[in-house]
Amino acid sequence: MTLAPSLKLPTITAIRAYSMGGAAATIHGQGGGDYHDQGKDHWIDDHIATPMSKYEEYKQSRQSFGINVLGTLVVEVEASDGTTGFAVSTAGNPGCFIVEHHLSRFVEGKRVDQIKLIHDQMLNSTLFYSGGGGVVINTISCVDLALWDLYGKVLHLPVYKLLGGAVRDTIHFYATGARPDLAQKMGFIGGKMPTHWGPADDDEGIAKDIAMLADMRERVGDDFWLMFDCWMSQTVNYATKLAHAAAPYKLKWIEECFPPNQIESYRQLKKNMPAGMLMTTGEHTGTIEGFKELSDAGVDILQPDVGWCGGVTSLCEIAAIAKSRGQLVVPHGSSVYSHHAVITFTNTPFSEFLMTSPHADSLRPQFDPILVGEPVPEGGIMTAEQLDKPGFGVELNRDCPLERPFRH
Ligand SMILES: C[C@H](O)[C@H](O)[C@@H](O)[C@@H](O)C(=O)O
Ligand SMILES: [Mg+2]
Repeated sequence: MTLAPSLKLPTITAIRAYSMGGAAATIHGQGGGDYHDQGKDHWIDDHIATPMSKYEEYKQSRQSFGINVLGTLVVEVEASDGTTGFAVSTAGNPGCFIVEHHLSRFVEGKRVDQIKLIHDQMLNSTLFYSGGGGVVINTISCVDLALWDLYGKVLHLPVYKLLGGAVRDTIHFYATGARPDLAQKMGFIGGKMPTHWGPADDDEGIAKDIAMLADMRERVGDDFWLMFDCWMSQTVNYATKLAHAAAPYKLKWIEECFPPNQIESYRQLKKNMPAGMLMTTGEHTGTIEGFKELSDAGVDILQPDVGWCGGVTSLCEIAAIAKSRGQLVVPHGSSVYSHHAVITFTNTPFSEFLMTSPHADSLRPQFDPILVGEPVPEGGIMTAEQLDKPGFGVELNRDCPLERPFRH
């Protein structure tokens, strides 16, 4: 049976890569796809514990050691019928180079529906230098997201309908930020706080983060979820002690205690930690093989970032790994790019909203200002209806200081 003429799909005629912020830019602190690239006096850069915290000079600010060095990558793809799609992620100028001088050959000339073929060619052709994660996978993810956006805009359908449709009418959110008490008032189901101390501070550090947890528990009462985000900063011994000290304050989960490849540390912490407390991680893991290893280690909630794990195409595969073991997949905050996926997953009962307002006291869209029409949860909830626009339902803010450093 041949396709009806109306279903003769266009081909991709061009792919372009832009950057904003990052070390190579003249304008910084704009936010955008690299949401750590914020201005001064922002909770997201205030003495948060990291693997660099053992160095006094890098303890106060993550920007001081370069968390925002890459900047935003914007990938734009254009079809032969004139439709364009785009997406953003964290990869900046390095990502622009990879798109323009390497990945473009797998994209231009293909039909807009050949997303999985392009995805496989991008993953396999970069294996010799990707190391299975980091800026290369972030870049591949951004191309994959742009392709799904284009496909939806060509068919005039939201991405979640291309993925098989919603399994629930709403998405409930927890909030990540310095003020879970304010998040509670905004209607969120929980608040995830960054830890501020680590192994270099030993028991004194544990006492300080537990004091923060105890104060917040006092403010929010017993039923509101409270979680720690440890951003790869700990050792098994420190994480074990912190988890047990946090149990009396009903810490719901302890997140990303170790670097992504320390699978054995996650396996050991799972054995050591208090029964009932959840162990979560995944935002810095870039391959489905890596997520299978974390799943094997007993991680309760896998937390891929759809802009850093291979895009929607990989996120769906990761969700299946978790589902096969009765585990949850709750993507790291990535705005519309994860909303459209999670509303189609039966093992994603809630999702993350990352507060990018400087004092975590107002609802600023996560990738502000680069996405026009980026929705935020209302009362801690987002409806499928809010997603009912073609593609991911957002447009590129061309007033942002975008640069195109390379051309193929
Ligand atoms: C708040 C955390 O330190 C990170 O900045 C955040 O991006 C990530 O870990 C998260 O889970 O939201
Ligand atoms: Mg995290």
